[in-house]
Amino acid sequence: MLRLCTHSVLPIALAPRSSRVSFCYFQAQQQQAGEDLIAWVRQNGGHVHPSLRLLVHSSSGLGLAATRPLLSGTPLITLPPHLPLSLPTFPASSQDQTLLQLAQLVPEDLWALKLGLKLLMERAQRGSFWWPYISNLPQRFNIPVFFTGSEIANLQYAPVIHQVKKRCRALLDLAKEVETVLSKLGTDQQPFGGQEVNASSLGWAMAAVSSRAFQMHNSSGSSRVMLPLIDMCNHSFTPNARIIQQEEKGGTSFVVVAEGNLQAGANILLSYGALSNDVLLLDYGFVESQNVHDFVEMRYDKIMVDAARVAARLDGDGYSQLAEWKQSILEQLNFEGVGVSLQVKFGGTNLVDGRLLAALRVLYAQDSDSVKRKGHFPTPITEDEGALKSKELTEAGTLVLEYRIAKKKVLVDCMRGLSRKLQSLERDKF
Ligand SMILES: C[S@@+](CC[C@H](N)C(=O)[O-])C[C@H]1O[C@@H](n2cnc3c(N)ncnc32)[C@H](O)[C@@H]1O
Repeated sequence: MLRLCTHSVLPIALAPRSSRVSFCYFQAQQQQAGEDLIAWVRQNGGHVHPSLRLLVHSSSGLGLAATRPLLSGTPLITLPPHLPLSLPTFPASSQDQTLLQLAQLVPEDLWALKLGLKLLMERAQRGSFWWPYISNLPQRFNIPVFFTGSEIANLQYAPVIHQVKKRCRALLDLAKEVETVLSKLGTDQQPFGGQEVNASSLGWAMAAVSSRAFQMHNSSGSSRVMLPLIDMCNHSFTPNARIIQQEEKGGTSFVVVAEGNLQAGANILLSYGALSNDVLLLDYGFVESQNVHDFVEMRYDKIMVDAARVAARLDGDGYSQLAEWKQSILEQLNFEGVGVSLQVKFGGTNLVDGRLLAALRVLYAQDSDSVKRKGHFPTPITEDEGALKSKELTEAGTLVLEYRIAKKKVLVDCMRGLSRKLQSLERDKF
């Protein structure tokens, strides 16, 4: 698989935040850079509560924390309308014009790159107003487009592997198109100061935006903006703060407000949304081990049916010797015959696809233990959990294992739920 080497991004920047290799050095360096960012927000008319500090966490990078107890409703950060970074609506210069022309080339799969191009443009400008913000962004992102071919294959989940490969291809294609456009422009029209923009720098910009941008809705529609400092808040499905948008004369301002009383030392956590682990992995580069919004999509087939039957501990007359009435019901459910639709979903709020549940009630059959061992995934959870303890793992390798363990846990939980449902339906028959 193609590898988008992040190091070639460097020439486009002055001194972006270091990678997280040497944690202590990084911590000290970041403390200072974080203070500079807070000072920049205050100098430019924003508010940062005096009890907020930027801290470095080993697992989630930089984050904001309260140094003293804070009451619910306390405004923690306020950004006036000129601090957020967004794509210009109207071109103010010939560089802006090129930027908007390039943004039109960005395909849907790479949505984050529209704003990413603006970020790259500011990153290439030495005197950029946003430099204190941009210099605090990570130099590299642990998202799958930067994984090696084997790391991508090790995700073991076909829909996400497909999406990663699609994004990689789209990035490479876009890089060529951008290069062609830039090669035809005069110096005064160059948005990136004449620097080379390749798949790697585009990948960096895409990751920076997909993992940090906020979706803003106002009277002129919806668009994405980058919110300096606010985007240092990490994610939780049980957040203790939220972002409020306020419309004012000069545009939209953003306020982060404490939701509930905060204790001293509390991390300030926002919810990034009800996101599956696929989105968290692809756009943010992390996964939640207990994610109620996660699901697994599978192709309905004999292995899967066996899996569900084993989980439900049901006996029956076997998939291979299907009675005529069963065949007919499976056709009505579109699992057999003309117009089949074989995709079924496990997880999410319904836990088990209703169509599948109906099919299994009809089918419950023969002996096999294939699911517990493997199902659609080539390795069992226990093996993945063992591999996760290895000291040799890279950052990407760790994320790959966390991802597939979480996916398999969704399946196990669903199989248990399915078992309970099927058994209670069987009991209700009598
Ligand atoms: C909006 S930024 C938050 C600030 C970020 N931690 C930093 O160092 O700049 C989002 C990124 O933070 C990290 N992150 C946020 N919440 C996390 C969580 N609950 N677990 C692990 N990583 C998390 C991920 O790398 C994600 O892409």
